[in-house]
Amino acid sequence: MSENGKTFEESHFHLYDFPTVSIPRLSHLNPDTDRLISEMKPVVLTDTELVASAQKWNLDYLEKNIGPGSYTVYLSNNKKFKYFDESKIREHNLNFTPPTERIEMKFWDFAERLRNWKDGEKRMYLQQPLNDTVGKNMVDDFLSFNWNWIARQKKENNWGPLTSNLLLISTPGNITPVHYDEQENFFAQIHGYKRFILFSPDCYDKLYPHPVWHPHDRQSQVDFDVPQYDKFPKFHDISGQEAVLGPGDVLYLPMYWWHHVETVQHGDYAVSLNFWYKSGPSGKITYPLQGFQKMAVMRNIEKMLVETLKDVNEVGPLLQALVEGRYT
Ligand SMILES: CC1(C)c2ccccc2-c2ccc(C[C@@H](CC(=O)O)C(=O)C(=O)O)cc21
Ligand SMILES: [Zn+2]
Repeated sequence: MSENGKTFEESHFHLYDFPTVSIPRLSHLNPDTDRLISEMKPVVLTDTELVASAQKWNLDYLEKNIGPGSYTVYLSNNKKFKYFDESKIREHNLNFTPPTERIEMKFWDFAERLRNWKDGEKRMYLQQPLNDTVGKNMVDDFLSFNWNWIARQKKENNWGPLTSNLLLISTPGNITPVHYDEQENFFAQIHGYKRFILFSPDCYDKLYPHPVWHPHDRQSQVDFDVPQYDKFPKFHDISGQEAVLGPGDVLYLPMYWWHHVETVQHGDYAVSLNFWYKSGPSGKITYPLQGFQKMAVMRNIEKMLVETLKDVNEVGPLLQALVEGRYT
């Protein structure tokens, strides 16, 4: 299978029960592109040249130029890298078993393990904010990013500051299970291929997120490989949008949009760099509220209840008492 002459095998994608449509792939010069971004709708931009200077960021180049520091690497015994917030484990002293292991490694060590990695071995996910410890060549590459274009996007959409550029290096077949983030994201694909499946914030009731106080806050409870329809009946009605990103592609991933990400199996390792922006002031609120705003409202209610009740186990019963027989 090829798209624009690129090589990946659709037959290698994980098959799921729900339907999807394609995310539009547009030139950054197409007026529809800026309209979709202004409407907080996902779009793949094929020619921004946003990180063109990073096209050479393969393992050898990174090993030579990234710097002597330690890098955060997650290890998983299966394909999934479900994010968890370590601070919430302590805060609510939950007996929570982390699904992945986090270790610090030198880059040469990670690169060596990745070169020798074989299917069946522990999968690895290097995830590290780019910082000023990188070598001079990478500083030059970074300065050569298309900052004009992205600065215009930030300005025109009234976003807040760039909070981080996360460098991501994943082994083939890695899955980042469906979750949402509270920041705007331009996701730049540098090496290898990644399949994104996106769901709008309106799918909140179909994806059954963990409670806000849970270490898996912002992640769905639904395992796409074994969806428990008895526990999560509305998941049956879900539909999404998907795209495969290859080198040079940039996905606009709007804040609060759910996303499942897989590094294409049996292919090459993947190198990506995301650009996370805080949202700007909300400006004039119009009604009815949009899906993402209702997600923020629900988050605030859960946080307030934990603050007020102190015991997280009291939040569910109180919400049930509030709703059952009165709003249902
Ligand atoms: C799974 C992993 C390594 C992780 C572990 C522990 C804490 C944080 C994270 C984290 C954060 C972002 C990504 C990149 C991307 C998903 C993808 O590309 O796989 C994504 O979700 C986004 O750009 O918003 C991946 C990860
Ligand atoms: Zn994310």
